[in-house]
Amino acid sequence: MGTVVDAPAVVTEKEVVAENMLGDKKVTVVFVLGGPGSGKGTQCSNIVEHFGFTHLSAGDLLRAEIKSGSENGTMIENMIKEGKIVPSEVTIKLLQQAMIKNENDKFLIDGFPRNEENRAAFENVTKISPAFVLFFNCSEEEMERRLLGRNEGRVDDNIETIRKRFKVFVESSLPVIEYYDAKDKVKKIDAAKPIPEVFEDVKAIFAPYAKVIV
Ligand SMILES: Nc1ncnc2c1ncn2[C@@H]1O[C@H](COP(=O)(O)OP(=O)(O)OP(=O)(O)O)[C@@H](O)[C@H]1O
Ligand SMILES: Nc1ccn([C@@H]2O[C@H](COP(=O)(O)O)[C@@H](O)[C@H]2O)c(=O)n1
Repeated sequence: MGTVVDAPAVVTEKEVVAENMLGDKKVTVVFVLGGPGSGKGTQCSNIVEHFGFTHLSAGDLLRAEIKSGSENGTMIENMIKEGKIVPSEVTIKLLQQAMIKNENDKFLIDGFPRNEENRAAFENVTKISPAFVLFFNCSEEEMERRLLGRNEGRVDDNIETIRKRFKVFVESSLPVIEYYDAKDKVKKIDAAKPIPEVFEDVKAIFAPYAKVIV
């Protein structure tokens, strides 16, 4: 891939200004991307605690949809077991509903957009573009080790599905990161380091948001 800027690449004051509308609310959206097991969810929890964002994980929303007994549940479950990307209309509807329901105006959207279809459809439907994209970079070897040790009972944390998820990440998700990189919107983090060290780099990027929390 191209020349993604390494952390700590701080967010400028201009980037902090929310320019997207969601109904009558101005919102700031940060996409959080990275391979499966790169530590997106772990660091999103830290960002929520320190910088007042709301964390919306596309994967969690899809898993909740399965549990709710929705008509799409079986289709979503089969896609997740195969490591495939669920059609954008389903995921975008869940993300939109979650953002509208929430009073916050700052959202971390974790694990989305996962492919070009996700990206283009989200932009077309919501007219929202991200302030920036936080990209957790980690080797497959390390991500595999983490996923096999996660122990949360996920149907996709088995070696067969993990390998499929890695393939989808390289073939479909990395091009999305390259798309935003070409727009200078990617903040790349070395996610192979221990959790507290990764968060030090994340903090440097989010520092300007500390000033705008009221
Ligand atoms: N920097 C780190 N070093 C070691 N282990 C980590 C690190 N970050 C996260 N982990 C652990 O790795 C596992 C995967 O982390 P996490 O769920 O945050 O990844 P993710 O990118 O959100 O994964 P997925 O895309 O599959 O949901 C968890 O068990 C977590 O505790
Ligand atoms: N935009 C997305 C995000 C996720 N999925 C499906 O969910 C699985 C798990 O996602 P995590 O982010 O929790 O790892 C993923 O492998 C996909 O099957 C999706 O379809 N679209």
